[in-house]
Amino acid sequence: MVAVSPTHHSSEENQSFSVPTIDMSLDRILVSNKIVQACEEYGFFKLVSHGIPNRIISNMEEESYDFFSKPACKKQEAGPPSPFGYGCKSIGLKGDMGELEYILLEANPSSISRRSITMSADPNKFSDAVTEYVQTIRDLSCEVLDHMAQGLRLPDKSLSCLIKDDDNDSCFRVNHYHPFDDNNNIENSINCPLIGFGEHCDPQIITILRSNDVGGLQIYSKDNHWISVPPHPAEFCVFVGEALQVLTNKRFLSVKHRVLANFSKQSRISMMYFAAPSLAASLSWLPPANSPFGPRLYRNLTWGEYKKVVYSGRLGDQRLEFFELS
Ligand SMILES: O=C(O)CCC(=O)C(=O)O
Ligand SMILES: [Fe+2]
Repeated sequence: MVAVSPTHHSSEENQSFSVPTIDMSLDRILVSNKIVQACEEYGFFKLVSHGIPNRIISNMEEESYDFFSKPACKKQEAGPPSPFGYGCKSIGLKGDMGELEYILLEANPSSISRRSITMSADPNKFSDAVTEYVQTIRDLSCEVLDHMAQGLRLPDKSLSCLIKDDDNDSCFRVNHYHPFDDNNNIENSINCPLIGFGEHCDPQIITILRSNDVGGLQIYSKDNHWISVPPHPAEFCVFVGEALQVLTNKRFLSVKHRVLANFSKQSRISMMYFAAPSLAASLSWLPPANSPFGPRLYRNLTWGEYKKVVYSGRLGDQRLEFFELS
């Protein structure tokens, strides 16, 4: 069980705050500008009216439930995670623990198809549901990145082309948080909440998350508060990742987030698409057209170089500071 140390920051929650929400059906320029504003202020926003068919989401969710309801020994056939496959409690390679089980997959059709053999008694059905979901969310990620490029006055498609590369390193994760049995737990207190998934920033460019209607996700605000994100099965959450923080020279800030242990009566299922470029892609700052160049804040680095640092550390480590120029 992971408990959050109350010493680093206030764990007091700001209940009155509502998270930034972007209606994708509004005027294109308005949407782009609102997305940029949300990324500057929170590194996070919710997407509504996104046009993703419910069928694609519910097929993926159904396959996830089917997988997680199998007996433990059957699920273990898809593990241990290396880092891909089925994992239980051990979140990272360096001993990070959480109150959840998960599957982590490479987000390309041939790898999904190979992995499906250990995931389902009907591998084609599983593979089709995952592939359709992942491709749909990849397209949504590109649309979001195109809005960001437009709002930042960057060349058209200069961000989305990074994740469209054939060698892109994007991945897909499904987390399952069992209802947590409170009876034996003496650690639980208001100042030290129990954690399902420990605090961290996602290292990739952006993450697109969809969960069922069980809460637990929190984001950390600039004024040092944890903010609970209300769950909504028809909405998507978008997180700025650390690679995008570098690409925008810190204009967008990657958002710290965590998930509390699940004290509801129902399981929580969340599905994350982590949009990443190829390992060889440079994360150098893309300065906006017609704007005075400010000082560059990070040294040249590739996604592969950064990923190596991420994988060699722990979930909550501050990693970007090693690449800051003084
Ligand atoms: O399960 C969730 O809601 C979030 C998990 C998460 O932050 C992650 O997998 O990176
Ligand atoms: Fe995350």
